[in-house]
Amino acid sequence: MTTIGQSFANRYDSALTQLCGLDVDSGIRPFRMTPIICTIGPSCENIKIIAEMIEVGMNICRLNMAHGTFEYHSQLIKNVREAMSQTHSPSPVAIAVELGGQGVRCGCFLPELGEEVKFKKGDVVILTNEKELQDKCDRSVLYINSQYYLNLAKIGHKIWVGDGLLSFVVKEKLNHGKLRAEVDTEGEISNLDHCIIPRVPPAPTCCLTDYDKECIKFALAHNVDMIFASWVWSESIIKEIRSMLGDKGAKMKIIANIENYMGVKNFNEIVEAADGVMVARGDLGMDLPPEKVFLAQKNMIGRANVAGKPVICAAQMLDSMVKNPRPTRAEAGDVANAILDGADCIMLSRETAAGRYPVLALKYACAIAREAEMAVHHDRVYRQLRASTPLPVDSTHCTAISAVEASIRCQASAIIVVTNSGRSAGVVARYRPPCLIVAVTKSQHTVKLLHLHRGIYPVLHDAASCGEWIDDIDFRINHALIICKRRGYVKAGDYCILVTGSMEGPGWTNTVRTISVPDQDTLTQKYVNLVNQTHLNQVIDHKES
Ligand SMILES: Nc1ncnc2c1ncn2[C@@H]1O[C@H](COP(=O)(O)OP(=O)(O)OP(=O)(O)O)[C@@H](O)[C@H]1O
Ligand SMILES: CC(=O)C(=O)O
Repeated sequence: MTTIGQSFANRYDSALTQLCGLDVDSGIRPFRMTPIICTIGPSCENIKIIAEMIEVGMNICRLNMAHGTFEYHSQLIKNVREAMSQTHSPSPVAIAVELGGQGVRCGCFLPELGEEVKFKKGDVVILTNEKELQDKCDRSVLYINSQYYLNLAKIGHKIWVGDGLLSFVVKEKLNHGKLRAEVDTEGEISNLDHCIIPRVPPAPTCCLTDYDKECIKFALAHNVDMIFASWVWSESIIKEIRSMLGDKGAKMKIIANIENYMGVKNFNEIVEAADGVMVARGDLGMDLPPEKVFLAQKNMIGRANVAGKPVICAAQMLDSMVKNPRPTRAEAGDVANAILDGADCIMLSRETAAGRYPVLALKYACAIAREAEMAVHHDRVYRQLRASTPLPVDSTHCTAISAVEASIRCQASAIIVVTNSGRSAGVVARYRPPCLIVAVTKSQHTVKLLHLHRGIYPVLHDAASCGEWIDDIDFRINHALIICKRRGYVKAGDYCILVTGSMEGPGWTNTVRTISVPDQDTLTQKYVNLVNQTHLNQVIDHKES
């Protein structure tokens, strides 16, 4: 008989014995715990493809403001919202705006050269900040958008370009701040590729650029859910963003993209200030040598887990799928290992934005995630995370720990959390229970924010309140149970853990109950007149992986 998941291996506490027990014949569960972020760009910009991606399982759409105009991104947001209204997912996808940040980029090539140009070892190129050459780069002249950076470059310095596939060596400092450089590692340069001199931050201080400020205004005007802040190497920029967001954007989450050595070094202060972090391996892999990137990845994921903040692993996850319909074994292993390391979310960049197979890349990311998360030894991870939490914990933590402990003891199929702000569900997720956390909320915004956390299935229940507060809680739990039962996430007779408050209002989450899932009729009967059955059926029928 096929075993679902790696429950056999996960009976063993020793890491080695667990590994020896992993089973390639294991079956998969009907749900996925790892949210997937997809960058939206030319390859997936139309409503039909976005809707397909929502059906397949995209949780967060990322708009990278370093590429495309405000008009283009405005249209993308419209398309995402239209696609969302065409699907009937109980978990509407979130939209994240990524600020361009202070990263140094090259210009664009003359149209006749195409968007990617090959350079050979020994090719000589003049690096310049002359604005008029911004869109007129060629094989001999490359525009670099920062004179500060060109001034800092010393003879003999290496400058890495793109994701670090090509490097120049600086040979001579010329008049007017230009550099004569020679290609050292041959490869391709694409329009707007990043340029990095290892260990040299792109600016004297880590702060918002004028363009970033315009992007924040854009994010506010379009009421998006989160900001991904590029090139964060100090907490000060997070504070700057928060102050710009003000009251209007107080609920927007700010994710700090760690893309350089200084960001890794200042990680503790950054993770404290931000709502989450991104291990942005693309640029990080130029500031650090490639053989050090896995150390930074594991270190930052571990520290984010201890801090209880969501962490995204990004860049080159399924890179070969930009051109091919199947990932390499190494890439599939890389996605799985990021999940085993403890990443909350996996992000696809070029694969979905500019690749040939955006939907297929997403399907592979979902499939790999589902296998990998079953191989996580949740019990051990939970014990380690619990031990790392300083005592005494507050009431929400105490309740979350009790719920996770209970879910492990009774092998529950789900922990159902009734939440308004999402905080209590986020705290349960930080202790990594082995089962799904079903977060039921009235707030569409909360649903979207909860997509940042591993293990949470956020369910929107925006039906009118039903009488007394306590009945209303029961109504919402029932709604979540109906959806989970119909989707096969729980079945009659399974244990579920319920996490609620004893009073209405934030900060009151303090109650853990264990229930055995009743059969469907007793569930629906009481509230049958309160829900729009057509809508409920559409929601239930919505399939996602
Ligand atoms: N809105 C867009 N319009 C055009 N191309 C895009 C867009 N978004 C992404 N791309 C393409 O997809 C590639 C990968 O996207 P990604 O978001 O990783 O950007 P990047 O510039 O490579 O790096 P970073 O993630 O550090 O900003 C980009 O280099 C670009 O070619
Ligand atoms: C995602 C990103 O910005 C990077 O990997 O560099």
